[in-house]
Amino acid sequence: MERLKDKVIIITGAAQGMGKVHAERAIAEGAKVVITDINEEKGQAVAVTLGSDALFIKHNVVSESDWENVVQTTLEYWGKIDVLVNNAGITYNMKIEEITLDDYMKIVNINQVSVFLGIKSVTATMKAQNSGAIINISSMNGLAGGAIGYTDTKFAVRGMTKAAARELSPFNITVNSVHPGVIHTPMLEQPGVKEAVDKFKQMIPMRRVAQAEEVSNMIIFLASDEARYSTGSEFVIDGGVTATV
Ligand SMILES: NC(=O)C1=CN([C@@H]2O[C@H](COP(=O)(O)OP(=O)(O)OC[C@H]3O[C@@H](n4cnc5c(N)ncnc54)[C@H](O)[C@@H]3O)[C@@H](O)[C@H]2O)C=CC1
Ligand SMILES: CC(=O)C(C)=O
Repeated sequence: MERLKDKVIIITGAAQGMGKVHAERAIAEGAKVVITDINEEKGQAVAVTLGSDALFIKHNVVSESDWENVVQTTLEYWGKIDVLVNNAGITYNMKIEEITLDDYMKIVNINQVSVFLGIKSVTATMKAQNSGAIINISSMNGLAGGAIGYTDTKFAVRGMTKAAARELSPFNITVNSVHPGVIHTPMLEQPGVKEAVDKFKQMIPMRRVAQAEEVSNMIIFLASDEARYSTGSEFVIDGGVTATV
């Protein structure tokens, strides 16, 4: 199937984890993919594996000038931007009394301000095209409380999605949020996070962690024309977690 034939897709944080798998799936569906990440070595290696339909651009998602470079380079290379997946993110599992303001501002910048910058950076291009899809990766923690800091940013992504969807709908640009539950990626292998996830697993109604491919299925749908009338909506892939609270 070529559900994304000739679409140009930017995916942030695609050097590993879910972003990498979304890039693989998008190419299999006929897309041209711009992989961005702060980790140049891993990002380049992924692009090499994916071949000529992939382009890697080094990108710190909190930098406005890096965003300008991503948009400019994508337009020079492939002439348009059909889809932006705001996927890059970090997590912590710290208590309120231990998280510092620096920690807090770091997660706000990487998980939340980056999504604002991403939306802002592609808007002029998508408006001129009179088409586009922006997919913002939130979390089940954008629907129900988890760790301080992380939860805050993922609720913000959900709110920002709705505001942008309202403003951009007249230009045929959709903006949606995706809310994964516990997904097997390197993010969850960090000390502190791993232990919390191990404890949490038994509370998942489906009694298992998901694979990244299960989230990619949703990304492919939202990136495709099949989803053209969905905007400002929340797409949940969490094995039933938020259905139980
Ligand atoms: N793994 C999980 O269970 C869940 C993850 N999510 C969200 O899904 C998204 C992807 O997560 P995973 O694939 O699990 O994470 P991951 O840690 O495996 O990959 C994240 C990627 O983002 C990149 N990144 C980090 N800071 C960056 C920056 N400043 N600029 C550019 N790139 C940067 C990293 O280098 C890495 O390649 C994140 O937004 C995360 O919050 C949401 C729900 C569940
Ligand atoms: C990292 C994350 O969003 C989880 C496990 O919900």
